[in-house]
Amino acid sequence: MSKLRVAVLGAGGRMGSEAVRAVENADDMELVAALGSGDARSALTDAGTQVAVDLTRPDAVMGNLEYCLANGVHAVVGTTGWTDERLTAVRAQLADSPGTGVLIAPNFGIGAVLTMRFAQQAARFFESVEVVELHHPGKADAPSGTAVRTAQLIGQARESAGLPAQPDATTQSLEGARGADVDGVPVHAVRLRGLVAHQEVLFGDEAETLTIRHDSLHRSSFMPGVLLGIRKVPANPGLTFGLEHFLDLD
Ligand SMILES: NC(=O)C1=CN([C@@H]2O[C@H](COP(=O)(O)OP(=O)(O)OC[C@H]3O[C@@H](n4cnc5c(N)ncnc54)[C@H](O)[C@@H]3O)[C@@H](O)[C@H]2O)C=CC1
Ligand SMILES: O=C(O)C1=N[C@H](C(=O)O)C[C@H](O)C1
Repeated sequence: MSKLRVAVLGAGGRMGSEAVRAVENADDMELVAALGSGDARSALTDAGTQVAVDLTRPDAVMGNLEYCLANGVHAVVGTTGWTDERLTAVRAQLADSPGTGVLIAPNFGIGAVLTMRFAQQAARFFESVEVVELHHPGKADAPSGTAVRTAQLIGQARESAGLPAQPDATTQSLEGARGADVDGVPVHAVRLRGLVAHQEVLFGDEAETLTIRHDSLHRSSFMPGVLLGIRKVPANPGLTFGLEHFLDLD
């Protein structure tokens, strides 16, 4: 069987270098290109790339995706910075490139995907909820894409259940003290040397609390998800948002 021809964008970065190693070690894949910030995107097509993995930066990912979709290259995207406007733009580009697949995964960690799912399930049972994400201090964006997605899923579940805004008597505070408001859910971002990627979802109700915590202790934790995405995306044209869609969770 012929091997999947895979390229990594952001290959010199923290995640990209780990992805290069994972693809090189996968029996069913061949690493055909490894691009850094100064490299021409034409290297992707020159190398006959079938699937490009984007692990760059929020300010670079849209241009990379545009190039991939214009050339029928499937994409697996871990880069953060996804707004509704950006997703709409990707869908519009995909409409002109039928047959091409894009997976955007806020988090490739299986435990992180399960954390989001469990939080979504728990949301309707608790009056209060807060999300705390904790990362290494080299991270460019705050809050994390995973925390934003988690809060959105919780917000949707609360709304579907008809829950009111959560109780909070704060009338006076320093700016930022109550975190960022994502769909009614406070999200707090910690940056600490020594950490990789961690998240806690705190739920509270009368006389009980529930904490769901996930820890990525090394970036190798993301690689089974990256490889799964590479294998699945060619057979899934259009936009898939979230690795859970490739995990048969239901
Ligand atoms: N979805 C997931 O599971 C995960 C996602 N991430 C996200 O992945 C992204 C990268 O994270 P890190 O590796 O920690 O960042 P990093 O800063 O270590 O690496 C980014 C790399 O991309 C390169 N780059 C910038 N523009 C480029 C371009 N146009 N073409 C090719 N390369 C380019 C930079 O030179 C750098 O080497 C971030 O958005 C981060 O939040 C990180 C970990 C897990
Ligand atoms: O930058 C990181 O490190 C991570 N970024 C992703 C995010 O913003 O959610 C995924 C994971 O948290 C690691």
